[in-house]
Amino acid sequence: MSLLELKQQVLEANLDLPRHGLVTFTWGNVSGIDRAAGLVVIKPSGVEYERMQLDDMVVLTLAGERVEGTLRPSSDTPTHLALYRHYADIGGIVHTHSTHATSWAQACRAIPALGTTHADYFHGAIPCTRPLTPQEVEEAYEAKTGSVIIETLGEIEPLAIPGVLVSEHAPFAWGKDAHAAVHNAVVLEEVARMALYTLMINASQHAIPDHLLDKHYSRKHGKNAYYGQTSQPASSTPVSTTAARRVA
Ligand SMILES: O=C(CO)[C@@H](O)[C@H](O)COP(=O)(O)O
Repeated sequence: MSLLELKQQVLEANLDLPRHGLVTFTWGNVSGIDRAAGLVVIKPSGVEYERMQLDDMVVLTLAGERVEGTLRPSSDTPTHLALYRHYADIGGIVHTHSTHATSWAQACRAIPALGTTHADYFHGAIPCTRPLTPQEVEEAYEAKTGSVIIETLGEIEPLAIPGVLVSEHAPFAWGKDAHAAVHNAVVLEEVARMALYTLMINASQHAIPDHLLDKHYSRKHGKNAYYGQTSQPASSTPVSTTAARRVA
């Protein structure tokens, strides 16, 4: 993909945020990365989506040096860069303040896998980070937000749990590219809403058993994933729940 194509993809992904009802005003941002070129494209800070143009996209190195663009990059850029530097499989990142996922983040509660909708995309609970210390907030809030996400996820396969709740703040989601990251952000908000309603109906509802979690996750993401395939897979290889469970 050329840099121009990446800028177009990131612009479109940012414009999808209001289309999917994930943002109020400018409360969100999407970035993408060209790993071969070592370049990250991210939306400009504080620009209304309806005014956003291709030339507004800001191009940076993984170290955060500006390569292209005159506007200030998103205020959450250091968080995006920290995740790209640590996880080689992440190709796109989304941050929003979508209502239900943000409510779980403000309550500092992980979202349990209460059903198969969740299991189709997240191979376990969606974790919530610990609160940042006053010193972390003071010194380098956005960069430390990246560090605490990495601390929470550890060395799991990040695309197996493509999202996290930053406590006292809001969600981040990611994927193999910017569009996949937006898709996962939409699902994160949807399962956050479903989980809230589920626990309002039955406060003692528990997470689904591992065999159901593995079955549903593997149908979409296992070695022989079924969805979108032209022929019946020979067999679906269950994906171990061990790593995914560790972040709960
Ligand atoms: O988390 C926040 C503010 O708390 C940010 O997500 C802003 O709401 C969006 O900032 P920009 O990307 O426009 O700088």
